[in-house]
Amino acid sequence: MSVLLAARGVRKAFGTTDALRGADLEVRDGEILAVMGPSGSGKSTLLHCLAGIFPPDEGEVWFDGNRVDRLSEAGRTALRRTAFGFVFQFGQLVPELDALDNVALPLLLGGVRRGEAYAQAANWFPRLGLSELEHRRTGELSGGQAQRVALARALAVRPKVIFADEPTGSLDTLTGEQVMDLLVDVAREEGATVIIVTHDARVAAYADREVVVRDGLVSDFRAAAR
Ligand SMILES: Nc1ncnc2c1ncn2[C@@H]1O[C@H](COP(=O)(O)OP(=O)(O)OP(=O)(O)O)[C@@H](O)[C@H]1O
Repeated sequence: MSVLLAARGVRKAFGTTDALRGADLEVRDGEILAVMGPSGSGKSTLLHCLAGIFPPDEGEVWFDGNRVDRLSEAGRTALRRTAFGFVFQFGQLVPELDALDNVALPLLLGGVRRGEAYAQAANWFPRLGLSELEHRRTGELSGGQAQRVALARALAVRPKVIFADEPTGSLDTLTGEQVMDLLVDVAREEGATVIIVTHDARVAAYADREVVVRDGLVSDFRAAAR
């Protein structure tokens, strides 16, 4: 498998805090990768640099043969809208909108026509076990349902990479497993690459490979148990 995404010597400081101190990472196309490590070690910062949410202070970020760190802010935004999907711990759905609106939103932002965006968004509902919930306000969904809507929203643009930061962190064990099963199954069907930041070894066990971030460095590579 070819390398799809890479960080090379990435440094990032917030004030006097060195969050990343020369992090190196390669992620292969289609791989499901877990990023583990202690609290404050730089996992989320690494994810944000890889996803072009902010540029590193130093070092290179590569996606699909191109330098992400050299893109303008507008270029990074366009990349995130077209090639990347995001799932966060608390779903971060728009509460004023219903579930279907939330899933259609990234498509609309990407310039897909309204009718087409809603048709594509609706296709995800049965696939993620969300039939009948299209018009539910997101505040009226259970935690697991909301996280599956967040997953549908991340998948809607058919991203090359899904970035998931503690995707089960707000869920109980069983619900978390259901969300992880869906995330991994659909990502494999879609051929998407997945990067999951997690503290939870049970979540990391879904990945093909684990890396550990310590003190701002990707310090340990281990093959996952399965
Ligand atoms: N926006 C920010 N402003 C200031 N400091 C920050 C910011 N983001 C991260 N940091 C600091 O950078 C370091 C790395 O943070 P980061 O969130 O990447 O760690 P993490 O490994 O994801 O932690 P956790 O597991 O607790 O979420 C920490 O010391 C953190 O306090």
